[in-house]
Amino acid sequence: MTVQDPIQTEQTHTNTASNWLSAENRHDSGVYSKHQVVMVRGKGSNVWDENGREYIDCVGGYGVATIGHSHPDVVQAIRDQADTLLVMPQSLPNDKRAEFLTELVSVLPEGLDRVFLCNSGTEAMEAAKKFAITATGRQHFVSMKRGFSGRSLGALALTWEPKYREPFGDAVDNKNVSFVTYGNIEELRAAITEDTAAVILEPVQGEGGVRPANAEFIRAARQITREKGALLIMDEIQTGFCRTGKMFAVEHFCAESCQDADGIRCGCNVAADCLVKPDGMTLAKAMAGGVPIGAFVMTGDVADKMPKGGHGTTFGGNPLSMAAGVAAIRAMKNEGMAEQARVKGEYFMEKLRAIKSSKIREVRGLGLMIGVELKEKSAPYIEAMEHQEGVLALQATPLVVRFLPPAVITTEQIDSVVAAFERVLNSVNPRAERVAQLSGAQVADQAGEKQSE
Ligand SMILES: Cc1ncc(COP(=O)(O)O)c(C=O)c1O
Repeated sequence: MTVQDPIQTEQTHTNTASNWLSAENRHDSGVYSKHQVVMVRGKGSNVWDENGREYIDCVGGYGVATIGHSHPDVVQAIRDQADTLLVMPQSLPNDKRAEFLTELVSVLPEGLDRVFLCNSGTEAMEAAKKFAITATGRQHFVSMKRGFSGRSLGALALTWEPKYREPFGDAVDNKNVSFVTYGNIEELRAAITEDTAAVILEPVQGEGGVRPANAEFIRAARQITREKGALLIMDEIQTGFCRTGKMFAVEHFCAESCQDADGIRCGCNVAADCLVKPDGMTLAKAMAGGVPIGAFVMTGDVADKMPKGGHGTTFGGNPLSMAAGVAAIRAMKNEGMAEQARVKGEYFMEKLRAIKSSKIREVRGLGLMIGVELKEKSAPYIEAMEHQEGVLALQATPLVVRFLPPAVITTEQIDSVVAAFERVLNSVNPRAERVAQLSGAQVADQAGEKQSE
């Protein structure tokens, strides 16, 4: 069967829809629960499916599309770079890479001026582990309950959710990992030993249900790691690059005295005095405006202990990602994306809190990283928002609806999203709909299944 390109054909909307979908489903590895749509285009905060239906995108590529889909500067930079040079490994210096590194370091907290470039968040975590081991000569890590660090075997060992680890048995070697309750300073203190290479934590837990840390916990983590000779590594893969209303979320927990006059980033010039400044940060997602990229950024002390050839990657630092990254970071700065995320995030959460529904347990978040915890499973409401309202949102734990819209989302779009969410909360009754779809015998089976849960 020939799969036609719907953009090229006249009869786009009806004839080819199932072709694309069935081709993807037929050949996919099967690890994803696929939505029943085919997305073909994006601009700013909107995406469109092959039938021309418009969606407000609060999935945002799992938090990648912070500066909006197909930002014109990023598109232009990619075009120009594609014409010039696509591939250049890191053993051969490259002008775009140098430009990107300079741009990146200009927005990082002081002292984090050494960068290992790679292609994803998971790779950044793998690099963080290896650099922490060589920097300290230790192999024990402290990670957080409900924390998420990625899915390769090394990163998975730091990821808490058992269902991600269990299918792989002892191949996920986390005998050197202690998980502590996020926010519990005493547990943290007890877990960090003379063998601890690093404490890894997200300033706002994303996959774990959108849970912002409190400043005391982050400051205690900094203080205890310093006392015990361990590193503090912030996982800013989801929170970084303006998502939470600052360039990096860790800056929220910095003392007033450590901030620049504009409050945008940690401007502390005396490394030892900063209350939260980490020894390293893992970065990815939004850093290059939509193309694959990852980085572990660190101090010189950490970088210098890694032997030559101790780590590496073919595509890391490739000129295409570098060009996109330069354009993306400049757009973040020039268009005040952090401030946009802060202001719009507050507006969004205020509107969500005004929804009258007994199904909502809590609205929480930081900037445009927002979670609404329901008293029941969130999936039916997320599905209904997509199908009935043209709004894309994602799950974070079974109970939480997560919104990660681009920072360029408008207040009108936020109003539309909140109104859509309120409508589905009021109209969708997952249990009644499930029961209605079942035959009498199935209902009896389901009732049995329910009781045994
Ligand atoms: C906090 C955090 N760490 C690590 C990862 C893994 O990143 P990637 O999916 O780019 O490999 C993610 C992805 O969602 C994340 O949110």
